[in-house]
Formats: sequence, C-alpha cells, structure tokens
Amino acid sequence: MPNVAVIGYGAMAGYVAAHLRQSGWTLSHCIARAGREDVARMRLGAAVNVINDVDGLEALPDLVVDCAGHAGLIEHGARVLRKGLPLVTVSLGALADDAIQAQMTAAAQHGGTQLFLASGAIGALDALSAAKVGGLDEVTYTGIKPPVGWRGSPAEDTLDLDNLVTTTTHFDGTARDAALRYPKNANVAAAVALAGIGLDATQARLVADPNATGNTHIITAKGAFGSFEFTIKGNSLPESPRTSALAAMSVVDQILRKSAPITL
Ligand SMILES: NC(=O)C1=CN([C@@H]2O[C@H](COP(=O)(O)OP(=O)(O)OC[C@H]3O[C@@H](n4cnc5c(N)ncnc54)[C@H](OP(=O)(O)O)[C@@H]3O)[C@@H](O)[C@H]2O)C=CC1
Ligand SMILES: O=C([O-])CC(=O)C(=O)O
Repeated sequence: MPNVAVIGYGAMAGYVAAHLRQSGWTLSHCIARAGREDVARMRLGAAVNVINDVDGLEALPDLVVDCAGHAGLIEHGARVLRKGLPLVTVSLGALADDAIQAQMTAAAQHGGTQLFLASGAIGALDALSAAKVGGLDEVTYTGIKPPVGWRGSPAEDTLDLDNLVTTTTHFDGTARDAALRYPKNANVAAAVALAGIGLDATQARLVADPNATGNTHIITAKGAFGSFEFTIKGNSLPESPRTSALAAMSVVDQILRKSAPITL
C-alpha cells in the first residue's frame, strides 16, 4: 500500500486521515512542530509516526500532503521537494510571495518532482487554466464567509465581527495582496490567480455576511473562450468554520488520483 505523510494535524489533516483509512493509501507519517507529537497522534491515529522534519524520515513516503497553512509549506515544502517527493499543498497562497514561489520551483527542479496545487475550496480551475491558453481579459474572485469565518484575520481590524449586521466588504484589491494578508482565508484567491491571469491582474473581494451559513466563492472570467461565472456554496468542516470541507476533500482526491489507472 502506498504511504502518505501529512504536514499538520489540524481540521483538514484530520479529515484526510479519516478518509485515507477507507482507501488503498496508508497515512504513515505526520510532520508536526516539536512538542505536538502526542496531540498529533491522538488526532490522526496511534500508528502514525510523528516527526518534526522530513529529514527525520527513515523510509520515504510515496507522497507528502501539506495541510499546515503557509508556515508549514514555507518551513517544510522545499526540503520535501528537494528529496524528490511529490508534494500536494492547500497553502498555495504562500506562492504569492515571489521568493517562496522561486524557492519551491528550484526545489522541485532539483528533486525532479512536482508541487501539486490542490483545488481546495473552489472549482472551475480547469476551465480557467484552459481559457488562459486562448487569452483571458478579466478574472474576479469574491469570497463570502460568515463573520466567524473571518476570526483571526485582518477583518478583525476593521469590523466588529461579533456584532456585524450588514454584509461588508473588508478587502478589495489584488489576489496577491489578499493571499498574503489573509493566509488562513484567501488561498482560493491565489488558486484562481495562478490558474488564470496571475496574482496581480486578478481582482479579489473578501466579504463578511452575517446571514451566510457557509463559505461562498464566486469566479467571473472573460476572454477569447467566452465568459463564465462559477459559484460554490461550501459547508465548513465541523472543527473549523473558516475551512470549507471541499478543501479537505480536494486533498484526498489528489491523493487518490496519484494511484488511479485513469485520472483527470
Ligand atoms: N486552498 C484552500 O482552498 C484552503 C486552504 N486552507 C489552508 O489550509 C490551512 C490548514 O487549515 P486547517 O486544517 O483548517 O487549519 P488548522 O489550524 O486546524 O490546522 C493547522 C495545522 O498546521 C500545523 N502547523 C502550522 N504551522 C506548522 C509548521 N510550521 N510545521 C508543521 N505544522 C504546522 C498546526 O499545528 P500547531 O498546533 O503546531 O500550530 C495545525 O496542526 C489553513 O491555514 C489555510 O492556509 C484552508 C482552507 C481552504
Ligand atoms: O475554506 C475556504 O472556504 C477558503 C479558505 O479558507 C482559503 O481560501 O484559504
């Protein structure tokens, strides 16, 4: 059975661990910060070997998946790739920092492997990527979450999230700025930008809606292909109101695709 290592043991990693048990893959390792070994094992399963660094791996896994956010990708991503291991990440907003993107590119080239960007909480990235070939004129992304989904983000600096009564835009700018300023909430903005016309040309809007019951993501795109509007209303993971369940599902899907005889 192929082995997978996960970086992080939070809401998304927990979902991935639970779903891998029903697949042909084994969650063999978790890369966590020092001192988190017991809680990581409690969350992911006693058989999971918890290590602090990819260099601590005795037998290499077949695949590494990053569910640890920007800090996890930045700390471990390049080392994983330089070892020649394929890496799937949901923390793709970290690539909005050009230096990090260059570091990941160089590490993947050195290791002869690839960094795979999970589609995360959004869809339609395949259409956007194909449309880029013919030329895209305009791409916008709007992310709408209930106030609780913006806790711990810069939205707290401008909004009283606990008492919000009207739908309010708290960020309007480029996808690059959104991804860098909201590392836990705007990876999707980076995904849309990287699939389409880039981090500076993609316009992003982040909205807190007191009546929202899930996380809504909207893409509009125009170009030589025509135009499209894509809207998804995602349910959150029970453990984390800011994280859409689809993001965790997309990681499991990426893992399963790696061993599928026929794949998208
Ligand atoms: N692409 C997409 O559509 C989406 C992407 N995301 C990204 O996924 C991330 C994870 O989401 P979620 O599971 O809900 O978050 P959680 O906060 O529940 O979990 C994060 C985990 O990562 C660990 N971690 C943080 N930094 C490091 C590090 N340097 N090395 C190893 N482990 C580390 C944390 O451990 P510790 O206790 O030590 O801090 C924790 O176990 C989000 O922060 C966001 O960036 C989220 C939603 C959608
Ligand atoms: O889970 C979501 O809905 C989106 C999210 O947090 C992100 O893009 O980082």
